[in-house]
Amino acid sequence: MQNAPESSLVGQEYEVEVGPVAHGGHCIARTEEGRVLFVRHTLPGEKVVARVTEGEESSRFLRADAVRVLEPSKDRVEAPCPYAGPGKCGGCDWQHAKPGAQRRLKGEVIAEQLQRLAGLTPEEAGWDGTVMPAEGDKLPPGQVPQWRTRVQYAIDDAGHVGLRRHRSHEVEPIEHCMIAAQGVSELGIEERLWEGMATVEAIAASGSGDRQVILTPRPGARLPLVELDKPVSVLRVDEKDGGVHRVHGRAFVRERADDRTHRVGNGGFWQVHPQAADTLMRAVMQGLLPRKGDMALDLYCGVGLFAGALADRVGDKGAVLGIETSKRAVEDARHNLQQFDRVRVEHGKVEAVLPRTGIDSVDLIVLDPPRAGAGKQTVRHLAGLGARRIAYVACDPAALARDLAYFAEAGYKPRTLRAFDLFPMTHHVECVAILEPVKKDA
Ligand SMILES: C[S@@+](CC[C@H](N)C(=O)[O-])C[C@H]1O[C@@H](n2cnc3c(N)ncnc32)[C@H](O)[C@@H]1O
Repeated sequence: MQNAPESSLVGQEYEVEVGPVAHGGHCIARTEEGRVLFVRHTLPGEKVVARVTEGEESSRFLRADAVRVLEPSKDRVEAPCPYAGPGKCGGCDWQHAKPGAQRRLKGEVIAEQLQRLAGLTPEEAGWDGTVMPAEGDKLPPGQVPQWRTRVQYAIDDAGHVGLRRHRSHEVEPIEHCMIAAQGVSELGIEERLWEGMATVEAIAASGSGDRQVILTPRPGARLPLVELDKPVSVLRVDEKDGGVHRVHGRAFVRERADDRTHRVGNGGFWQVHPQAADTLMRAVMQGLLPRKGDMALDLYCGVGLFAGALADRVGDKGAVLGIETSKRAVEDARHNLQQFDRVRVEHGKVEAVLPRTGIDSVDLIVLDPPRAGAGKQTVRHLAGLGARRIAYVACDPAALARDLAYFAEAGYKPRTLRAFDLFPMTHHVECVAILEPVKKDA
């Protein structure tokens, strides 16, 4: 534990009335003196005792955990997971909220970000204000969706499996992660000791039986013999350069989506919820309505999920260009889409590669950037290509709202926006915005 500065307020308790939800899995409250608290483990409208976890006298705001609930919200339930709560696992933010309330909270965050950063009401964004659960996730009370097909376990000094505490490198030892997919749980990783390892990541591919374990050893540690309850391939992350190396079995897993098999190598990006890839692919295609002969871009294309769906729809006379910065993902995308002559996948950053292609006009664009979003320069470039429609897939509503404001400056507005709860129990939420050019006479 670090020595707290003298002015630290860590440990200080305040009795507060809890205000609205804020982006990041907490709610806003004010102390009697007007200090702003970001409080976790609470819900809007509750009265709680909040104990400060971060911040000092001069801080603009303090972070805190609700350690006693004096007046509970009607949306509150007992957290089904024993490792959820103040000071424990940092993975799930909303275990203590009913599933419907979790989605409402996420909707309130999206609405707030749209208003604050893009100046858009839900109506102006073409959004009905709902956050849809993924297929199969509406379960009887008390049951928790087992959706995490990829879990990175943190390993403590003694080799016990755990998960990281909130905003900390400390490990909360666990016996079982409730939201892990069955394919992950049945590997038996949680029942073993992993001495010398820093992390053990488990992947249970959707639609194939492929299972993979990615080990990150601590400096100087030897790799253990991986004997699990099901066959797995094993990769290792190099402690020095972060490179991923094959130890045993295939270097990739096969994920099914859009009636296609996608090879995903070296633990590269693939949506974690088993329904996510298909849900997003459908939302994007329903929004873009590709036509035969269209020229389309799939930016930040990963292993080619949207490029494949577009290639099917634009037909022989159309063309699709994917751009992706991970070398391995580019190799996988080229492999996954090899049957389509009309698809090209370029390696590099969108902001560097796209201007170099010389493309000055396209019909459709999909962009699915990482959490940071696309940014002003890329948005401006995209708006200059004159696309009929643009699909923006976003895992961070703040980055999305900021980029929607840039799109508005550049002449594009949202036609529809849909939100999906592809990360139940956590504060994360996925959005798909479909944009079109603002009509000149509007
Ligand atoms: C959210 S993932 C989307 C992947 C893919 N669309 C899918 O659904 O599987 C974002 C992808 O963007 C890639 N990436 C990150 N920054 C990039 C950049 N500046 N240019 C191109 N690709 C980037 C990452 O490697 C990752 O594959």
